[in-house]
Amino acid sequence: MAVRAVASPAGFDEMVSGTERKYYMLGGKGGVGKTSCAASLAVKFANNGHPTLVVSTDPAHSLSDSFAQDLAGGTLVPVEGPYSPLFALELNPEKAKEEFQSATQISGGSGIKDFMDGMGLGVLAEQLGELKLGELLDTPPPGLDEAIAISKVMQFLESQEYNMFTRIVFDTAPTGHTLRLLSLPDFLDKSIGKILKLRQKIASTTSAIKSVFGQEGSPKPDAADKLERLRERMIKVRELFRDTTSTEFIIVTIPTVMAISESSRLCASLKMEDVPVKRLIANQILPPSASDCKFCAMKRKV
Ligand SMILES: Nc1ncnc2c1ncn2[C@@H]1O[C@H](COP(=O)(O)OP(=O)(O)OP(=O)(O)O)[C@@H](O)[C@H]1O
Repeated sequence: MAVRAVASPAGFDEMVSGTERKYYMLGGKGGVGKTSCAASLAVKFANNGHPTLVVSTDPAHSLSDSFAQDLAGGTLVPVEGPYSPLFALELNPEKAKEEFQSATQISGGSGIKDFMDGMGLGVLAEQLGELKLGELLDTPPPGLDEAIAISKVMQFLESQEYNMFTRIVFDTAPTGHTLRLLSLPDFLDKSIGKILKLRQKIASTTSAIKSVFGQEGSPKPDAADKLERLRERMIKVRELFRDTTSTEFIIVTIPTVMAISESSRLCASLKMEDVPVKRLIANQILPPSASDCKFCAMKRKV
C-alpha cells in the first residue's frame, strides 16, 4: 500500500511544533494498522519540515510494503517523495537477539561453568546456576530483540551523519511484547549486573590462582565490555520510554469493542509504568458515504 497524505489529526500542530528531537512510539493490538500509521505520521512530519526517521522491527517487513520500497538490510534508506528528508529503517529483531546471545555466551556460558567446576569453585558455579543463564541464553525474554533494536537506533542517532533527525517514529511490536519490553530493562539490568559481578569475582579468583602458579595471562575484557555496553543501552531505552519531554507513546486502535478494551488496558499499563501517553489514533473509521451498503452501515453502527 502506498502512503497517501491524510487530513491533519487532532493535536497534530502540537506534534510538529519545535525543532528539538521527539520520539513517537506507536503501539497497539496486532493488525490494527501500527505500521501504516507510523508510515503516514512520518510522511506528515517530513512534509511539515522535519527531517524524519521511521523505524520498524516487524519481521513481516510491512514498512517496505507501506512505502513500496525495499527497506531490508538494516541501514537507513531514503524514502522518495516528502518535502523534507525522510529515512526508513527496518531492523531484523532476530539479528539483535543473536548479538545478545553471543555476548552473554562468551561471558557467562557453560565454558566458564565447566572451567570453574574444574577449578573446584563450586560456590560460584551454584550462583551461575541460580541466574538461570542457560534459559536466558537459549530463550531470551520476549521484547529483548526489540529493546536491542531500539537501542541500536539510538546508537545510529548519536553519529554525526544521522543527528539531523528531529522526529523519530517507532512502529513497535504488538501490545504484549510492548509491555514486556517496558519491564525488560529492569530485568536485564539486574541479570546483566549479576553476570558482570560474578565475572569480576571469577576473574579475580582465577588470576589469583594463575599468579600462584605463575601463568597469569593477559585479561580478556571484550565480552565484559560488550555486556556492560548492552546494559547501558538498555538503561537508555528505559529512560527514553519515560522521558516526558521528548517521548510520547501513541496507542493505535480500531473501532471495535475488543480493540478498545485492549487499548484501555494498554493505556492503564503504560500509565502505571510512567510512560507518557496522551494521544490515540482511531484507525479504520469508515467515512460517511451517500451510497451506504448494508455491510458499511452495520460497521459504522458498531
Ligand atoms: N486506514 C487504513 N485503510 C486501509 N487499509 C489499512 C488501514 N490501516 C491498515 N490497513 C491495512 O491493514 C493491514 C494491517 O496493517 P498494518 O501492517 O499497518 O498493521 P500492524 O498493526 O502494523 O500489524 P502487525 O501487528 O502485524 O505488525 C495492512 O494490509 C494495511 O494495508
